[in-house]
Amino acid sequence: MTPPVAARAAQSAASSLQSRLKDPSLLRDRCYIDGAWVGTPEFAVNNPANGTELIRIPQLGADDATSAVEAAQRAFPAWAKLTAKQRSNILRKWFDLIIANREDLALILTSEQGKPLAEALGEVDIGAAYVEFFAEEARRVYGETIPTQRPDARLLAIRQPIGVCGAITPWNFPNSMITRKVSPALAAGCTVVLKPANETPLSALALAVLAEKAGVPKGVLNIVTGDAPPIGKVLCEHPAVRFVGFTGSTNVGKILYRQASVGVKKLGLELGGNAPFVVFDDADIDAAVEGAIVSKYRNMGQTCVCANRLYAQDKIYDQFVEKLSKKVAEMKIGDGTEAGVTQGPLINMKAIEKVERHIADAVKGGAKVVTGGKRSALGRSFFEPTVLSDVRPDALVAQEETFGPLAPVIRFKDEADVIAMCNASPFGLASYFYSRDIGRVWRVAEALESGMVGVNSGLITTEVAPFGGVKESGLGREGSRHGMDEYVEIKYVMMAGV
Ligand SMILES: NC(=O)C1=CN([C@@H]2O[C@H](COP(=O)(O)OP(=O)(O)OC[C@H]3O[C@@H](n4cnc5c(N)ncnc54)[C@H](OP(=O)(O)O)[C@@H]3O)[C@@H](O)[C@H]2O)C=CC1
Ligand SMILES: O=C(O)CCCC(=O)O
Repeated sequence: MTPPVAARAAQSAASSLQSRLKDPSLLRDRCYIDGAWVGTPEFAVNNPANGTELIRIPQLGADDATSAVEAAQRAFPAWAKLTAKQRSNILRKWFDLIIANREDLALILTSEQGKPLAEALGEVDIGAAYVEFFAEEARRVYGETIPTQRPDARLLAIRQPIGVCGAITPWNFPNSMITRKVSPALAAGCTVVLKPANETPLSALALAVLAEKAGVPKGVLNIVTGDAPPIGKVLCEHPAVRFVGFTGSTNVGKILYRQASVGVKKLGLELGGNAPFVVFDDADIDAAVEGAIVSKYRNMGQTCVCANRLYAQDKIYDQFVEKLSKKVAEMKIGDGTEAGVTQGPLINMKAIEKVERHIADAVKGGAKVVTGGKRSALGRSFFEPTVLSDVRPDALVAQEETFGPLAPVIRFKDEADVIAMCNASPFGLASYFYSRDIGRVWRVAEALESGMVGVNSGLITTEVAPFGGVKESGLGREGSRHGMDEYVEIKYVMMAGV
């Protein structure tokens, strides 16, 4: 039996969240290594909506990360040896348990991250969908036979689990970023050591409770919270780890890339974006406004694929800005657990400062604040959802990922002009555009330098499609059948003497 939440100073806050859960055992204050709940609660996890301490979690370091890797290494042979169907069944049970506990998981998520409860439920659902999808894919890790070039030999290629995998996940999607990495790994027969973001470890630990209940054997999934740089170094440099999957900032991605080069490790990197969102003058403007809202303001703009810079063509520029800002001005800001709230707090004050810096720079260059533009009267890290018009194409906000509820609208003349602006970025994660001209749709979709393109849609994330970027936005793909590729190695076998 795993230990309950320890008695300590933060107990009242912990019990207040616990008392609102149907299954209080989902709230954990220990790490999960080798099938045991370990560590001493130290580091505070706070609710960004009100600053209260939710719980404390262990602050582990390199030694514990090494123990977790060793546990994963020990668990690997038996897990890899299970049949695909056996692994698939366990993943399916994990999926069922996530769905059965979706309301608790969403409440934990909103409490530690801030997003509105409806969005948290949506994230739990897509998080579960990754598990369901890879439970199915587990049974389709097919190899191939290859027409031989020697009469006495037969050639084939098999796909085998790569081994122990490291996973480092961010705070903006504390549930789905975990399942998007862990479920293909487990489906392929790999074992995992996961380091969730320190701001939002509770969703990860709750998922581990359910994985344990689903029958994931000890050592197959390990969760280490604590000091990111030493833990990351172990995951990148320990010889037993063969793949590291990371979602987060480009800066940290580059550190991991360098570290992983020591042992020539395979790396999956899902890094920052700077998504353009283009509205052509033949577009359905109301649909474009809806798309801009969902793309820009979902998770308060803290989504790596969210629209970062909006381009509207001359003829419809004023109409688009007016309709967009009207909707944005109606948004309700508040604690994500309150009914009707669509904008929660940003993750921390550093995030607020970045939004303010981008607004100040744009305004200095001649931009106008159409709506929002300042901290909310609610205080803390609440910020008014903002629309800026007359933004210059070279403003800071068009160059850097804002990661906040700020839509800068830039004017453009024609297709060539806007494609050049969209592609003038070292990033290439997602792009969006609205047009009803079928020729233009093909031309622009093909010309945009990004891993994903949303045409007439501001929401493109789904478990069945490949998610990932080009240029400095990363390496590899997550989700879809391609998401399994990261976790398998192809082994070529020649059978001679036939
Ligand atoms: N692609 C995306 O989805 C995301 C992009 N970002 C971008 O990054 C900006 C900064 O956000 P921030 O939270 O600082 O993102 P980070 O990249 O710092 O954090 C993401 C994850 O990496 C961990 N981490 C941090 N430093 C290291 C390291 N040296 N070695 C290994 N792991 C490490 C963090 O742990 P810990 O929490 O313990 O520090 C967290 O788990 C955002 O404003 C946004 O632009 C951020 C998050 C997600
Ligand atoms: O930021 C991410 O990596 C996940 C995107 C999820 C979404 O599009 O809602």
